[in-house]
Amino acid sequence: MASGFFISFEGIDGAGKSSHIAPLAEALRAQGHSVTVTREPGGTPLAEKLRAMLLHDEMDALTEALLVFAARRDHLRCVIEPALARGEVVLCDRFTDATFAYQGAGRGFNPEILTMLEQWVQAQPTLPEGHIRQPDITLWFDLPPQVAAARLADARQPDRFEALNQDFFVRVAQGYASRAAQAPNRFVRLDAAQTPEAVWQQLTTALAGRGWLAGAQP
Ligand SMILES: Nc1ncnc2c1ncn2[C@@H]1O[C@H](COP(=O)(O)OP(=O)(O)OP(=O)(O)O)[C@@H](O)[C@H]1O
Ligand SMILES: Cc1cn([C@H]2C[C@H](O)[C@@H](COP(=O)(O)O)O2)c(=O)[nH]c1=O
Repeated sequence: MASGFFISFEGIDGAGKSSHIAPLAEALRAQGHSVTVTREPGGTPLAEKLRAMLLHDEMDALTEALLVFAARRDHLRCVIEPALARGEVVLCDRFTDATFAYQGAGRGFNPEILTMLEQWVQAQPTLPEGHIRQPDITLWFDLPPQVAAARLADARQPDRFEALNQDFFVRVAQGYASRAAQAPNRFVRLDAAQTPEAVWQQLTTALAGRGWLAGAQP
């Protein structure tokens, strides 16, 4: 069976993830790859409904965690695993690191329960025993929360998360840092405070260093 490549994009709200996904998809396609671009929570009709609830309806942290993992299960089953089986590159705007950062570090929800849900939801029979589906690379857009807040200030009507205060995003940023420390080979830290061109340069250099995207232009 063909084996594709799974890249996730992570960071606090406003860090610049979405701005780089379409250009990366274009650069990969120009180099002959088939690319699936998707997002979490979301990516399937069911998961998009769960996303709308998560972003707009009041709920506690356990309910948030159950919703994002339910959405993830459907997304993995219907979109991510089939695309990887076809040999495609999957670019996913957020994945499980966001759950550890937002529900775990941000909301203070028990990380052991998140780890248990991660093991259940990301189990995949085609993987070697003891392995679960994880991104091959996680591009972590690391940005101080006050810079992100300034970028988002006039951007749009905030959702439930974007409306939270800076202390919440300080904890979320720390949550990403500790996930990155636990998986240093998977995480690539990008200094997202630089200009968009400089962030793109960091991103393409990191991917080129792993055998992807030789000579991509911004
Ligand atoms: N390097 C950068 N420097 C300055 N502004 C930037 C940079 N990258 C993105 N922006 C701007 O910051 C805002 C947020 O960017 P973007 O939507 O890409 O972030 P995001 O991480 O996807 O946010 P969210 O998770 O909330 O969707 C946009 O207005 C974008 O144009
Ligand atoms: C995957 C995931 C996401 N969230 C939060 C993080 C963001 O505030 C929103 C998603 O919107 P965006 O367009 O990607 O910014 O959902 C979360 O709390 N937990 C998760 O697992």
